[in-house]
Amino acid sequence: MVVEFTKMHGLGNDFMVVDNVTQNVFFSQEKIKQLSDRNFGIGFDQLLVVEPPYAPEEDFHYRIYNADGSEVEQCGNGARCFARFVKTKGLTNKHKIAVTTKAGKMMLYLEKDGQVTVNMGKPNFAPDAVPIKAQKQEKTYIIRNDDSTYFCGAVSMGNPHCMILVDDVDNYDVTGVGALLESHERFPARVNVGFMQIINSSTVKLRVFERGVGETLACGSGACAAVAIGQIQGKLDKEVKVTLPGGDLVIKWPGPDHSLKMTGPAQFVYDGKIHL
Ligand SMILES: N[C@@H](CCC[C@H](N)C(=O)O)C(=O)O
Repeated sequence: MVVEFTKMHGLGNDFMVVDNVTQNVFFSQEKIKQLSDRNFGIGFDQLLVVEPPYAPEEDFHYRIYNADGSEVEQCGNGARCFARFVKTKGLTNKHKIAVTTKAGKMMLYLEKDGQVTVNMGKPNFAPDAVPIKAQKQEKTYIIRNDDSTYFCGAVSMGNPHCMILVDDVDNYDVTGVGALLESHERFPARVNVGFMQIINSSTVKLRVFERGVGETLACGSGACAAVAIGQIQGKLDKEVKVTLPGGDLVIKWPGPDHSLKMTGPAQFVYDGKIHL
């Protein structure tokens, strides 16, 4: 069968986007792995599949798959690309779009300047929600591995995140430590591992080793997690610029009991067709 898809990216975090409102495509885990391959496939960090809504008050449902074929709950950069995709492809004429993912409901806003704002909901710090099973000292968890000890914050943004504060993120071993913690036994659902350098209370630099992918150029939910954790630890303001290797996001969180909002770009790369 011939499948139409669109290649998009949010700050270099790249996606294969498939409209399953007008098409009916099933992707096996093996097929996703093969398509995500940058040499033998299309190449992407995540596959996003647009589906009809599950309830009348929603506009769409969308599924998110990592490059390793695992289906996940949340993708911040993906949500922005999703919003531009459904509007540009004429699947909706709304500027405020209600979607559900495996993580629940989300509201997306197409801004006049082309940026997209995502209401990511409330960060959930409960250990069972992340999930994390580790000893805690005030607001920091302690993860031991052989001779190394890591201190991290942890939060669910719908998907699991842990965050390590570092002095020099450009020269940190993100791949080594990221791979180790992503699959560490203390994180039963695996975890996205963020490395945050605080420049000042309204600016941070962040690199993320994503669950099921490896280091990406940007992770939207990771940027939200960084700000939520930094703020709960009393280190960050209510509005923060997060600089990732692929560019900047603005994250606003008024504090606990409030939803967190992320604003950033979403770009089209090309439309394609593939025989599956
Ligand atoms: N790139 C994403 C996150 C995608 C999912 C993540 N790898 C997971 O397994 O939870 C983002 O922009 O949030």
